[in-house]
Amino acid sequence: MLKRYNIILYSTNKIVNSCRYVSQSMLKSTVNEKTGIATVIINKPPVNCISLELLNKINTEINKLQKDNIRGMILTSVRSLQKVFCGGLDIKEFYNPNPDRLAKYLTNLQDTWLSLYMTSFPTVSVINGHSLGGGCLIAMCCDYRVMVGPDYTIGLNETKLGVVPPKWFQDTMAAIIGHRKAEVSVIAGKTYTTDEALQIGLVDESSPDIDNAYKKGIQFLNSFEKISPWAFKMTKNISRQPISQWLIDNKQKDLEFVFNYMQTPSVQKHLGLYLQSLKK
Ligand SMILES: CCCCCC/C=C\CC(=O)SCCNC(=O)CCNC(=O)[C@H](O)C(C)(C)COP(=O)(O)OP(=O)(O)OC[C@H]1O[C@@H](n2cnc3c(N)ncnc32)[C@H](O)[C@@H]1OP(=O)(O)O
Repeated sequence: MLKRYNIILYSTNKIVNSCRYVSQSMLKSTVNEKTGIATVIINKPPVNCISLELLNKINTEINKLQKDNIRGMILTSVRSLQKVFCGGLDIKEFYNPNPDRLAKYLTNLQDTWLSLYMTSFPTVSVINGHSLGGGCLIAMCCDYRVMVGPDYTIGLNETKLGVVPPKWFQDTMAAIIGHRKAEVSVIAGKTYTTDEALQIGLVDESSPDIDNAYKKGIQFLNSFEKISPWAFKMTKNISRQPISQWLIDNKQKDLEFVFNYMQTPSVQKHLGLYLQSLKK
């Protein structure tokens, strides 16, 4: 019988005393051989925003862990960033884009979402800082979220940039907090503090510090010790398949919609102003 492991997507640098260690720039991945738990740490200063290169690394690593039959995964962000889990998709990928690179970026984003959303092993995001736009999306892909607080924010804020969160972004949130709350949230580009996110169920637990948040993540993964990996995988698949199948069936249409609107003058103007406001 295959050994099964879990993943926590987490950002830190002193977590595991372990076995396999993959350190690529931008992404560190460690698998604790004793427990079979992987810790994946995003490490792209200053704010872990997701460029095409980082996107590729995340997708490659998840697919590798999938083949390794890990027991679970924690996804997090490097501690030295201190207050950011993930600043979202790299807006520079969308502003005055090279069309070939933009198409590649959008395709890779679809593929990475599918990989992370549909892992056959349990996943936890330890959200140790702000988590906005695409940062919120990757946290929401995990099976469980522990957010450090109280001063961080999380949410799908795309409309504030003048862009549209695709159906699968919105569906991912609706599956967690319900359709009505998700609709209100994405239309307004709303962001939530840790306490607010806990209250609406966008995160499952909060923690005043990272170590404690990580422990909670491990506890969640350990709760699957007596669950058959096959039963876990099949049940999760049934639960998430309707949302993922929509993207599989509509990949090209979804890509063309974003690819076209992203390059219109009015959207470009909005993005330019937003980037400018960040610099101030
Ligand atoms: C099929 C695909 C469909 C795509 C449709 C969806 C499109 C987009 C989804 C998104 O994810 S859009 C991005 C959403 N994220 C944000 O709005 C976060 C913006 N950033 C912040 O609010 C803050 O930076 C922060 C994360 C709270 C951190 O604040 P801090 O004070 O620590 O850092 P700053 O000084 O603000 O930033 C440092 C440096 O980083 C640049 N930067 C920040 N975020 C981004 C980003 N998302 N993309 C690119 N660059 C970013 C910021 O401009 C600063 O740059 P410099 O001034 O140092 O050059």
